[in-house]
Amino acid sequence: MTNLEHALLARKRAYAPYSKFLVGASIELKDGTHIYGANIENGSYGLSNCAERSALFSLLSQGYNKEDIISITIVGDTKNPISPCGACRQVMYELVPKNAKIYLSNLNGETKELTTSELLPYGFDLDEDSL
Ligand SMILES: O=c1ccn([C@H]2C[C@H](O)[C@@H](CO)O2)c(=O)[nH]1
Ligand SMILES: [Zn+2]
Repeated sequence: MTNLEHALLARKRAYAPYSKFLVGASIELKDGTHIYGANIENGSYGLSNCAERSALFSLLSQGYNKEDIISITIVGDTKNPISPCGACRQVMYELVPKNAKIYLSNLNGETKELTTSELLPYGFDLDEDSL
């Protein structure tokens, strides 16, 4: 199964009764594992969590880290490949290695391949810009 197929399975787990916009993400790991994330919304809208952040928080919660990542695929029902929000770009910038591929997809299978720095030029990095 491709990582996009895994992301489509993750998307089925989305809880998005407010926006009705379902998003799935899957992180492909070197050991063959796929870590899923889906967007989880809340009636207090600002508490909602995006699919890619859910997947990355799950990755760390399950004892993995950025060095285990090969790629991430994010998929939603968009005309063009899905575009992650600013918050997720910053979280990916910190938790995904510079050389890992991020695949943005839609339900037609159209895909864009980017890195974290391409998604977030001049991103904030505590390791580089120490306080
Ligand atoms: O890359 C994206 C873009 C949007 N969303 C979610 C947030 C919210 O639940 C819904 C509508 O913005 O889609 C994601 O999970 N990932
Ligand atoms: Zn987001």
